[in-house]
Amino acid sequence: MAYTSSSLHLHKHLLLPKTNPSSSYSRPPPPSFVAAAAKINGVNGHSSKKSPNGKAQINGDGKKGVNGSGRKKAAAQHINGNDRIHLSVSTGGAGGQDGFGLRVAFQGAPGAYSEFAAKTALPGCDTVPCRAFADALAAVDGGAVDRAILPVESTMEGTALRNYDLLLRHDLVVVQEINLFVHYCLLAMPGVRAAEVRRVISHPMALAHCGRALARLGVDREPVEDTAGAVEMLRSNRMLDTAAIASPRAADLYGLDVLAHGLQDESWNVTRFLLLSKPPSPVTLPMDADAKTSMVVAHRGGSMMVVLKVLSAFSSRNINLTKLEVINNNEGGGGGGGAAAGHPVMILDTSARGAPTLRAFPHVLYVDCEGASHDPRVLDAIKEIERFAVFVRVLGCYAADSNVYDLQ
Ligand SMILES: O=C(O)C(=O)Cc1ccccc1
Repeated sequence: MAYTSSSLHLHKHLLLPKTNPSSSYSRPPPPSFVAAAAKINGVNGHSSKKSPNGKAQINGDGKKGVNGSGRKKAAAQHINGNDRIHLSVSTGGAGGQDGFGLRVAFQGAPGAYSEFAAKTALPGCDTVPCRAFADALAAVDGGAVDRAILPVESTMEGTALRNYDLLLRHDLVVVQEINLFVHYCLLAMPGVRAAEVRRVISHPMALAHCGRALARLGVDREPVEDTAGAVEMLRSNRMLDTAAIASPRAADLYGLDVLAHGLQDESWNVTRFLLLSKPPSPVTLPMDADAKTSMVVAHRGGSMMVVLKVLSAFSSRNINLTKLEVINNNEGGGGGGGAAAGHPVMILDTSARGAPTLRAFPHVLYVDCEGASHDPRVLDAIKEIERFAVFVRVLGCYAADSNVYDLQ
C-alpha cells in the first residue's frame, strides 16, 4: 500500500514560464518597494541580540542568524503576468505587520532556508531553530512560540506530502504564504578543493533538487536534518572529504568556502512556505485584499468523479483554484512521499463540539482557491462540497502573495 498523489495544478505563480533573470534585473523598482527596502534596512540588527563580536545571535546560543550583521538586504521579485521584475524586499506580508515581538519556529539550524522564509515574511521576528518540522509545529501548537514556518511545495518536486501530513495533525491555521527562490551552493571547509570531496550531505529535498549535479560529481549522498545543519556539522567536525549543499548565506554564517553556485537541476527552483499560527487567525485581511483559502477535503473514493465535482463547485462560481492535489492510499500506487505511505491521512477534526479528534481518511484532496473563506462564493462552494465529501477542514485564509523572494 502506498500513497498515490497527483498534483493537478501547482501554485499558479510557480508555473509561469521561465524568464532570464539577468534581463529583468535591470528594471528600476517601483517607488513603493524602494520605501520598503529602506524600512527593512533600518530593521536589521534591531531585533537581534548582539554578541561581543557584534554578530547577531539567535536565541542567545551564540550562533549568527539572518537578522543583524549577517543579513544583507533581501531581494524580492514581483511577478506580473509573465514579467519578473527585480525589486527589493518583503514588506512583511499581510497587514504590513513586520513581526516584531513574534517568535517563529523553523526546522533547522540558523541559516536554513526556512529561517530565511520566516525573516522574509516577518522581518522583525525572532526565529527559533527546531530539530524537526514536527518540533516546530509542536512549539506553536503548545504556545512556546507564536508562529511556525513550513515548506509545503516546490516547483521541482510538487507538494511536500510529509509536511502536509504534519500540518493536518495540528489545530493550526495558515496565516501567510511565502515563495522563495532556492539557490543551492556546494560548501566545504576552507581550502578543500572540489576534487577532494567524496560525500555530500544536506536536507533530502536539497539532495533531490541537485541530483544531476551530484551524479556528475560522482559523490556519495547523505541526508541530514537541514541544509544549515549540514554546514554546521561540516565545520564542527572539520570534515575535509565532505561538502554540504546549502545557501550562500549559510556559507557566510559558518565561514565555509563556496565550491559551486547554482547546483539545482532547474534554474527555476521555487519553494512555497506557509506561516502557521494557533487559531483564531491573528491576521485580519483588508476587505479589498486578494485572498486565498486553503482546505482539505476527505471523500469516499472515486477520485476523478470527486475532482470533477470539486472543480464544478468552484468553476460554477467563477473561483480560480491555485492548487489541487489528489491523495489516495490505494494498494500498488506509486509513492507520493507522504510520511505514512500506505496509511490513511490523519486529520485533526476541530469542527465537532468537545476535544478535537484525529480522524483517518484514505482519500483526500488538498485544495487552494482564490478568495477569502468568508467570501459568500467561497462559502457556497464549500457548502456544495460538504454535500458529497466526508469532511472538509479550512486550513486558513491569507493574503495571496505573488512575489517570489530571492535571498541570493
Ligand atoms: O534545510 C533547510 O534549509 C530547510 O529550510 C528545508 C528546505 C530545504 C530545501 C529547500 C527548502 C527548504
